[in-house]
Amino acid sequence: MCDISVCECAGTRDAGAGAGAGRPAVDGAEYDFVVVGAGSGGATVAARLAGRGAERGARGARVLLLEAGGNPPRASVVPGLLGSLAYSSHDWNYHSVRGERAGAAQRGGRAPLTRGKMLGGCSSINSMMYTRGNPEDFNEWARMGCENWDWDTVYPYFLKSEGYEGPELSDPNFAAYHNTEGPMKVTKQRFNDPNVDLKLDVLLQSLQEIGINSIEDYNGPTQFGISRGYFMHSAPPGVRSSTAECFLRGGRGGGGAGGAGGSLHVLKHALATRVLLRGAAAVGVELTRHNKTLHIFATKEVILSAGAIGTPRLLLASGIGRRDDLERLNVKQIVDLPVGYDLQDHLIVPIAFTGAPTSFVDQQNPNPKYSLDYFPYPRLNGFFSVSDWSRPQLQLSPYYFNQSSPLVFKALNNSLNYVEGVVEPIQKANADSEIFMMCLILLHPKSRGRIVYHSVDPLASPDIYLGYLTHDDDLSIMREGIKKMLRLTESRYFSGWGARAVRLALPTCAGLEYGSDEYWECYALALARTVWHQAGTARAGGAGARGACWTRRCACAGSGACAWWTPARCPRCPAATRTPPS
Ligand SMILES: Cc1cc2nc3c(=O)[nH]c(=O)nc-3n(C[C@H](O)[C@H](O)[C@H](O)COP(=O)(O)OP(=O)(O)OC[C@H]3O[C@@H](n4cnc5c(N)ncnc54)[C@H](O)[C@@H]3O)c2cc1C
Repeated sequence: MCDISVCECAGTRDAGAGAGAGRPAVDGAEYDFVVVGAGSGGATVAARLAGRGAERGARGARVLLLEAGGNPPRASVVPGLLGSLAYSSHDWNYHSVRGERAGAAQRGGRAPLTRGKMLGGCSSINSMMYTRGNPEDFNEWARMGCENWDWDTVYPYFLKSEGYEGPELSDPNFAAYHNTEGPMKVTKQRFNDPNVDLKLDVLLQSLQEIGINSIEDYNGPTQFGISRGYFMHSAPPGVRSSTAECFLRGGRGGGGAGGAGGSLHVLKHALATRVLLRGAAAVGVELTRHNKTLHIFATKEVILSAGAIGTPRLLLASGIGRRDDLERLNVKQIVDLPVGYDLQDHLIVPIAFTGAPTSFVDQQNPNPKYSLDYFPYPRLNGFFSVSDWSRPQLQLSPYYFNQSSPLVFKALNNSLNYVEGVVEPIQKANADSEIFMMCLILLHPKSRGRIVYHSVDPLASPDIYLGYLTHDDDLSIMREGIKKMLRLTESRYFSGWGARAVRLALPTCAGLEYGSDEYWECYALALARTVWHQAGTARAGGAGARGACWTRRCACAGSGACAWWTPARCPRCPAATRTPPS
């Protein structure tokens, strides 16, 4: 295995070095496919097209993969260093606009929107949670006109990518839903500390008492229920399974034989500036690299996978968008499509429980031995509904913090960017009591946001309106979810502990009766913030589908530009994290 800081391993060379098919990415170079963005979607599709992991004898294509960033640093691959690259030069450092209806408890009145800028994209910086989503989400996409996106068609691809590691595989019921051979390593979180395991077991039992069942596998026969979380990293020694690691490094790409004749050139520090159109057909990409402008051509397809913020900008810069938006950018309209609209995201609302100073299970107050090999916070993950809908409406991610844990500040201040009125009361409660923090994530938001671009410069920040909880149904689901969590205080362990929700200092809710429905709605509005799953801004749908940007196969209506499934194309949020479907 080559050194972590070097990505010019066999099969994954920088095109500038003239590797692979011997066609350096000089001005005017031609490939079968040009892929923009080496993130979750782009790195995967580029490696697959080039024939990595293909059946023996399959023919690979000549592929150029363009990436604005460079190699992921070492901190990216160590699971326990999660969060250390946010706000660095490996982050695009976007923010939402100030003063939206939701998010008053964000420091500075706006949410930082971290996006990875390196090989692997966000998969090199994300939280590594692995959830596939609900089969009905994908069947709904197919009904919306996205041909071949029904569950029966996509499920084999989830398996193809997965390389599960863990003792659960000895259970044939578990093994039936997992693959061990794929390049993306997935494992369940484990701690060597029996006290932490005990706390998580106690929590599972308490949730069972309020109707959320313990299940073995939420990526298995049912999503409803809760278990220990799955993460996209290998078993110890833990290495993050970013798409850079899985699909690019060392030419892995699925462990298959590799298609004959294929080549993958990876051009780092290459900033795509627009799609080259002939008429309305996409024929290539303009990019800048080391202050030089290059034009690279694709004989088959141009694939845009520059993320939910980067992809719409490239389309707009190329004349694909609404007239008003293009006029603002001084770009001539070529194709009229709703680009940058329909922004959807998963938002999170945490509610922390504290209790009597002496822990209800263990009075020794152990300091868990957090390992760099795993996702660093002890946590569970699961799904439930507050109505009789057949799909889960909320994801529940409970975190356990032992007494006086330094991770409370790290999570609430550094990672979630909350104001003092949120961080301080929870820290204070944690000074002499452990904390269970129940994080609720809205899975199928009806609220929509929008991105407004003021410049075609890929490095300029657009105005990002998240639009969280602007639809009343979203707010009701959150309120009912919080109320369900409050019922934990009636469960055997929590009541014995004298548990209560930590009361926060929320100026926007000051006049409301604490504990009323209005209060919890206000609470949800104040605390709502992103879990970084922006999607839908260049979304797919059948030809003519309302608001759809892409036609059913993948061609951008009338333009011939093509997008792999990336969250930008997602027609409706699935109950999934984002990297596995990408
Ligand atoms: C902090 C964080 C935590 C998350 N947690 C999870 C999680 O636990 N599990 C999960 O599954 N998902 C998680 N996600 C979401 C998931 O990682 C992203 O939704 C997914 O990676 C998006 O895939 P993508 O291919 O569309 O875009 P990205 O992965 O963002 O890739 C886009 C790539 O395009 C490049 N690019 C952009 N513009 C240009 C340009 N003009 N020229 C050249 N290159 C360009 C970018 O640098 C980037 O490398 C998280 C995301 C973040 C940020």
